[in-house]
Amino acid sequence: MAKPFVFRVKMASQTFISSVLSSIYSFRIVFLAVCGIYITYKICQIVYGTYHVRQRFDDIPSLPRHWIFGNLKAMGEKCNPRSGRHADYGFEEIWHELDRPAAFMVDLAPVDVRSFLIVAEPQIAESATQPSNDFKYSLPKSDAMQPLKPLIGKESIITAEDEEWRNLRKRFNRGFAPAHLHNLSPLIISKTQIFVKRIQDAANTGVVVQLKDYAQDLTTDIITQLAIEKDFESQSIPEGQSHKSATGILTASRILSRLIAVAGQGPDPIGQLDPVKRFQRWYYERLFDRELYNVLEQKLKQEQLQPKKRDVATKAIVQLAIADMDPTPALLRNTVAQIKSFLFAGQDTTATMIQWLCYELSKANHDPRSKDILRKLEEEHTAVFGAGAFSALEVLSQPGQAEELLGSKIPYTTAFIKETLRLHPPAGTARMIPEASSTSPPVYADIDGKHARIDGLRVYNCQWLIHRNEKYWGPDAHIFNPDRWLDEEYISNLPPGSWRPFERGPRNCIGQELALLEAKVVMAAVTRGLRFEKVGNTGLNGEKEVWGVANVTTVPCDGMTMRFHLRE
Ligand code: HEM
Repeated sequence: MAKPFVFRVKMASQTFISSVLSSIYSFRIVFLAVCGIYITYKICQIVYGTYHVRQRFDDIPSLPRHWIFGNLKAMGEKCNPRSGRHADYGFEEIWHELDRPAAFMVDLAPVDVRSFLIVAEPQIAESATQPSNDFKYSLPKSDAMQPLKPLIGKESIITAEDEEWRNLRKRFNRGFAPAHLHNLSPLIISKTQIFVKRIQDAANTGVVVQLKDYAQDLTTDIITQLAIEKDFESQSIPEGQSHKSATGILTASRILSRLIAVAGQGPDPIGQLDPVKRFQRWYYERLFDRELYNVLEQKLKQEQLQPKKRDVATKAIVQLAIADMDPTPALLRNTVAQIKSFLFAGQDTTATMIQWLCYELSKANHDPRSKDILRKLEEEHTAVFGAGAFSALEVLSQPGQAEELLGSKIPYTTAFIKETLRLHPPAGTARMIPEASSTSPPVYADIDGKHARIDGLRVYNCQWLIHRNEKYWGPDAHIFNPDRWLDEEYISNLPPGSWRPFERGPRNCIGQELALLEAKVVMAAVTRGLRFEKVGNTGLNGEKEVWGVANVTTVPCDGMTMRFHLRE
């Protein structure tokens, strides 16, 4: 009896195994077929897209395009992210080779069938960023911003479109208005005092530092205090401790920015697939979000317990934006995305500006023209803030003084800041022109006398080229000259949008008043008491001058290595 039973079991298991194997086999066939269809579809899409790009855009200047590889070779040579310089330098070379057109195209097909229009003239840049009949709030942002999402949140004001963006902007505008920022200026001044103290200490020891570290700590402290009234003490906490420990929020923010594929550096498919990097991105994004969520929740609870404690004038930006709203989890999540966006958009950019301000001051050590500029700054500061080399912050701390003195009493300093942002713009914008369809008409631009069709392209307003375009700024466009800003006739002859470090139109920088306020306070604090000495990449004795590299925004290549000196 036992034998036939064993035999039956054997037969049954053999039948079972063979049916499993045959299902796996048929699944494999189906899977391979689906993959084959998908790959064929993708190849057809790329071939069609490449053909389409090659047929179109003939009216737009570009380097000679290879029939298969378009401008990929030239881009690889001039704008390779691994070349250690920002793509803007490559665009400048191409622009000169093409005899400085108003705009030119870089054809990246077949790697990317959406090619770029690189804009060198303000008129075309304006048409991308000002509202029009077809685009109520200007052209949509480019898809090149997508990799930034873990850093800025999925619902960020930076990437939101249409009414969703409009509502966010309306809610946050109030907190960034100049009058509100001036009420919060004591915070900026007290944080700048710490920044100056750190530089003084470094001057006393003679140590060489990366100014980037000090500037980033300062801007982090300012933006977190102003946005959520939370002091992360970035300038005081030593590396490796508290918020700067391995699991600290400041570390999470720094690591996340490093991990994010850089919009301006092109696609990084290997990095995208790397499981370790993916896990790190996931981990630090959670950590960052959770910390900010907790802080926000705490702040709202305090507010509910003591609603009348402070008047609106001194409220943090975020508290002002969600006052009178029901603090639902969805609102909190959305608000965390905006805080992340302010940290991302306001920290590196402003820190980079501070580094270039100090760099331009440092040139007074060897360049007679810069020495003269420094003398004018000193005279202005002595007239406005009194005689002491470090008197400015004390004067600005007096009630009402910051608004009055920084508003209109330091025109030369304001010109110095504007000139710094003209020659060293830290950030820009890339937009996308939808392909013409039944709902979206074709878009044209006037490029050097030709009415060229440009829909389907990404548009990059290249501030580097627009700000140095001799056609508008004159033959000395490459020279640092703050005096140009005080020449009213010269300025009134510039076409609208010639200076656009904060971009323009409805989607311009919400934090520009804050950035300019920070710049003025820093200039007032450091100009007379400190001397900056560039170490390495000085541009002297055959050395290359410090240049910009892409690191989400454009940052100085060496973190602005400097030594500081106390001035007599
Ligand atoms: C020197 C400093 C700064 C520069 C050069 C700068 C530059 C820019 C530029 C060029 C844009 C347009 C980006 C685009 O269209 O994709 C922008 C947008 C933005 N910036 Fe700034 N920024 C600076 C400081 C700040 C600060 C301090 C904050 C706030 C804390 C901030 C917050 C934002 C936000 C939220 C947007 C998106 C605005 C919107 O789409 O409505 N920025 N910034």
